[in-house]
Amino acid sequence: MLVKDKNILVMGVINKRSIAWAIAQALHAAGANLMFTYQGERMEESVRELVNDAMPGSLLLRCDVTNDAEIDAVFQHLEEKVGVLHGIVHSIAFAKAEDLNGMFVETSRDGYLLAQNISAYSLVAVANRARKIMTEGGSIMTMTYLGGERVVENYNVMGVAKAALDMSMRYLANELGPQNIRVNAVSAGPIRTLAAKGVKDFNKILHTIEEKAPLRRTTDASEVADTALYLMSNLSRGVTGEVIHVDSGYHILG
Ligand SMILES: CCCCCCc1ccc(Oc2ccc(Oc3cccc(O)n3)cc2)c(O)c1
Repeated sequence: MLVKDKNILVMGVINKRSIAWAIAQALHAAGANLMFTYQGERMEESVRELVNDAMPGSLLLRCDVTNDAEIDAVFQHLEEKVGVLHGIVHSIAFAKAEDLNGMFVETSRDGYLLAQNISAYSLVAVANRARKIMTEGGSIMTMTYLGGERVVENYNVMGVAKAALDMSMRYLANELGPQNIRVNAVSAGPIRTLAAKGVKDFNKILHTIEEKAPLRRTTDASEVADTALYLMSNLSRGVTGEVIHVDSGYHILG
């Protein structure tokens, strides 16, 4: 039981295809005590159904990560309910559909800022509250993608947001390390999620990966979940400020 009795907050479950859901299932099987946040009313029913069925009794809290008061409320609630937090899985990102295809140069100011706000700043905002109740040390992980390290056609404004997320992760790792809080990222190969539907020509890159990736196959959410379990467990106690690629090795290709 790699994470037995660890209190871990999972942010970003939308449906059974969510990467956050695959991670939650792995953490639950390994003994974690899970709490969940969901974005807003629209998601509440589907997330509640999923969670209550597989992990009855788990705490479910609403959190729009662009709203500081809602983030404050989540962590006040957690402090009252569990007192101490041992881990956070951050699997939240958004960019406007029109900014996920076509010309990056035409990105609007508000589209650029929205992607940064939700996909990158939210990690900083969450870490700032979490550090106050991670009194026994802890592990924070976020989800990133290759398009934040180099140009991936159509990923556009989300790539710029992921670059900011990756660097934010490193600065957070540096500042929270003395408190024994580790901060890392998992860079997953493309996975068919609801979010992936928003990226133009998503299917094209899947074929390229099957032909070119060292393992000659695409990434499964369960592989990402196992790496998340490693990051949430003591096995990764010496690892912080790291991006772990779970992408069949695709990122090593020029
Ligand atoms: C051309 C790149 C193909 C591989 C993209 C892999 C990937 C798939 C999904 C990812 O997550 C999101 C999350 C939100 C997002 O914004 C969206 C999603 C759906 C609709 C919409 O209006 N925005 C776009 C991608 C992500 O960061 C990376």
